[in-house]
Amino acid sequence: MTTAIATTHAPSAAHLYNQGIQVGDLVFCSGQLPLTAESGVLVGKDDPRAQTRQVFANVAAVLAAAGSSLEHVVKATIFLTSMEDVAAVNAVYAETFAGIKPARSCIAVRALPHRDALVEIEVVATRAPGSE
Ligand SMILES: C=C(N)C(=O)O
Repeated sequence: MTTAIATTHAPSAAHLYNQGIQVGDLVFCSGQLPLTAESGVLVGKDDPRAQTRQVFANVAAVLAAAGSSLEHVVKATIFLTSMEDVAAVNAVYAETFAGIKPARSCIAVRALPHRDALVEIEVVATRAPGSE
């Protein structure tokens, strides 16, 4: 069964897509930008570390709404507008995934769907054991 995941603790998907999709014990989290959940305002202009922290807060909120968490991420895809930011993003990434590191891809793109966003991250996770 496919279930749409929706939470007010992550930025709105603007009716274009779902914040996440759950299929069985897998959760597919849409790419998250460094925007606040409440007002969709960008956090950390020109600061890739601050942006990455906000992105992971949003990813964590979507996963939580699906009965999962960052500990259950099995694949992450990182989109950067500049590979010059990769070290800063990696620093936050390494703090976030302190245990077994998920499989990962990291890609430089020309632009992201917010003018000042430097990073977007999407993940696939398993659901926490015992989640309903
Ligand atoms: C931010 C997105 N995930 C999008 O525009 O698809």
